[in-house]
Amino acid sequence: MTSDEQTKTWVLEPETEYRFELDPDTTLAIKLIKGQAEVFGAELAEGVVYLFGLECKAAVYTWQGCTLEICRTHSAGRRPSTEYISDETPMAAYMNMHLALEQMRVRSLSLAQNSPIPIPKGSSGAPPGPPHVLVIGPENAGKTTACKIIANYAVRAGQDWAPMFVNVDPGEGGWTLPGTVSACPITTPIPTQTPANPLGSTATSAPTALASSALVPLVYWYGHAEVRQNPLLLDRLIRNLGENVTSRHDNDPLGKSSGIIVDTPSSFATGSTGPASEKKFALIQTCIDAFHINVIVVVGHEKLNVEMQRMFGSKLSVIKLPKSGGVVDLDISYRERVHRYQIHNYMYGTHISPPPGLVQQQGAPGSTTEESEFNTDSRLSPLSTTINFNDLTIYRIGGGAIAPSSALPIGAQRIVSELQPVPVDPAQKGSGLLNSVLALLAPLNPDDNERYDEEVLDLSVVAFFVVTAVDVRARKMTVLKPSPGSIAGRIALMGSFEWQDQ
Ligand SMILES: Nc1ncnc2c1ncn2[C@@H]1O[C@H](COP(=O)(O)OP(=O)(O)OP(=O)(O)O)[C@@H](O)[C@H]1O
Repeated sequence: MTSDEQTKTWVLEPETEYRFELDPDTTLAIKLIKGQAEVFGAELAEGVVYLFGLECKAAVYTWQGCTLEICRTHSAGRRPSTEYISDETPMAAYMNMHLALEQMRVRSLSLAQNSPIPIPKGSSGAPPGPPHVLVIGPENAGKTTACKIIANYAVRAGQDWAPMFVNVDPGEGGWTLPGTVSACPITTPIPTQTPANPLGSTATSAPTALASSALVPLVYWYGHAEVRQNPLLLDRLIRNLGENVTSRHDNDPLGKSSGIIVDTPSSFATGSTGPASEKKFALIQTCIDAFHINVIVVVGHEKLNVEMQRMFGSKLSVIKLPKSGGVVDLDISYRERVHRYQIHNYMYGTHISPPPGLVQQQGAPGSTTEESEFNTDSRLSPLSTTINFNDLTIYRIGGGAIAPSSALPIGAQRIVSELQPVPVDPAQKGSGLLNSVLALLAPLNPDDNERYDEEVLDLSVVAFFVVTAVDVRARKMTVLKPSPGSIAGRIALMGSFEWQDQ
């Protein structure tokens, strides 16, 4: 493939940002030559090359001004990706919010350590306790970006904070795959390099060499990208996450004071996606209860802000954040491509080829070794194994594609409950297993007395795999998985995601 390459130096004034939107097959390499710069709150180190790819859309912001060297390669024939500098950003508002949350953390930790500090002037309106922040807003408002920025600023504060980042947007992918809801304490800034890794890489998919520095998120498998596909199940999984996060914080005063940041899908705020009652904002209420939310942040939606003030303003803080003009409207086909990147990335790791010009430059006399400068290489080799049908117990939740209760005719009863685990027989025609993405669950409770019917709903995920072949005659199937552990005797959950290795 022929490629075109351009290197350019950009000088950014203080409080401006360089925005870029990459097309497919385009790689961007950014090196900070001078000054200070950050990508969604994660600081860039001077002289290090950062690579961006897989249609990444992001911005390099500078508080004090900086000089960037930017090299872009794209396949010949493609139009160049978008790039421009903007001096209109909402970063000052984000910083103010970070400072308010920081005060809550400091106050909460000092109370936990029995050394109350005088409450600074002007902070008397802040709710008590550590910040438990719920970020809501319409589609493409920049919610995930806002969560990343406030999490990264907390980590950078130098207080050893480890805010719990919770992703309840099953369309997003979090640390593993789309279709999940997950939580993970953040101890180092979350990088932004490709949408395949929106929140950084994890130990679940990382090779052993990387596992120590990689994140270990707690993951539940919802199995669908859309909230409306099974809001009751999502409600239950959010409550499970909440219980886990709370009990994890019980013995960790520093983690507890660091607080919680919950990123939500747009449908929580705009659609009526609630369980059974179908009440508007039902899943927002679920999050408030599950994570003991004391701050709601509404990104870029005046009316929603007013509604939240009216509904919750007497019990908790509702803060409005402006939407950044840089946020890109992501359409359905982009979102579907990103889902494929994420599953591919989970299996094969991330590799973005550095632009050839940069490699030569990095190898120049006086520079450090070229590969160590490129921070995006974590290639994995997944294994393809054949297992017997009997080796695995497979369920789907709610059985088949289900319509929400509200879509049923008045008075009609759902035959299979939305929360009922339905066994999937791989030998049955139309099982849908071929190319299906499955979640391997943690083992059932070894104590028979502790077992219950819907236990599989409450088990977290230990790994994912994809069924690549089904041989009904031989009663065998072939699966592709990123780690060598055996899956025999285990329970797996199916969802509606399919993936083919291309
Ligand atoms: N200042 C910016 N400059 C360039 N791109 C940006 C900027 N802020 C956000 N983006 C990009 O815009 C896209 C949408 O942002 P983001 O994912 O934060 O929105 P969201 O509200 O969480 O989306 P969703 O509709 O999926 O809930 C992302 O690709 C993000 O990286």
